[in-house]
Amino acid sequence: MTRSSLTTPPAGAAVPSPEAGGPEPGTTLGSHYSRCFGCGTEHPTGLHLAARTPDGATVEAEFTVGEAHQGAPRLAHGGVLAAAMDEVIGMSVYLFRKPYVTGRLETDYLLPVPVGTTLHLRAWCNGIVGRKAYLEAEGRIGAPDGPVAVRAAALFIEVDMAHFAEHGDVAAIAAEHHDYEVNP
Ligand SMILES: CCCCC/C=C\C/C=C\C/C=C\C/C=C\CCCC(=O)SCCNC(=O)CCNC(=O)[C@H](O)C(C)(C)COP(=O)(O)OP(=O)(O)OC[C@H]1O[C@@H](n2cnc3c(N)ncnc32)[C@H](O)[C@@H]1OP(=O)(O)O
Repeated sequence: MTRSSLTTPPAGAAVPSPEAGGPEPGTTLGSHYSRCFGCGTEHPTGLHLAARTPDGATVEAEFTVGEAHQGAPRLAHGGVLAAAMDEVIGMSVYLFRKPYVTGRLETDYLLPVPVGTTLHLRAWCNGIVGRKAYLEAEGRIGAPDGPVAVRAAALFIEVDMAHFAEHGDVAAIAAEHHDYEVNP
């Protein structure tokens, strides 16, 4: 992965172990918002990622490139592939049970990805320092051990729920996140 210093964990950054009380290995991770472009089941042309954690620390998901995801004819749009990376990375940091947002996302495109391809996505954390989480993901063509088409490195920043309430739609959050107190 070609990456900048901004997405490289500083020396000594701790790689967190799976949270006590976090998802058990093998757990399917639900969508965080039904209309999310990445994981929302009600989004008509979204990526519809349905992720799981095989070990409580990393996340896996599949994304089948559709008609709605083209850039060049019959090839996936690079921004859509970046969105898939963003989503699976976001799910992997959510294993730590705190809200995070993308601060920076760096992407390497190694192979073209034709419409109809299933990309096998995997994301993991390389370290957390304060509010900063350093994460990585890859997308492989056709199989979990297929050729790598996309790699990404990201810096996610921890926020509080007020971030979403202040800048987004409080009612939509409350409707789908009964476990969060939006205005404590
Ligand atoms: C709809 C319902 C949602 C409910 C969600 C609820 C819970 C979450 C649940 C589930 C989530 C599960 C899955 C999610 C899956 C996918 C999610 C996709 C994620 C996204 O798609 S999310 C959208 C795009 N994302 C944004 O919309 C962010 C816009 N942005 C901001 O909101 C601010 O910008 C913020 C908050 C990032 C920082 O602002 P701030 O004021 O809090 O903090 P500050 O600026 O001090 O930064 C603190 C330290 O981070 C460093 N830092 C910051 N940004 C940096 C950068 N770009 N490069 C390098 N370093 C950076 C600083 O340099 C400083 O470093 P230092 O501490 O060393 O000085």
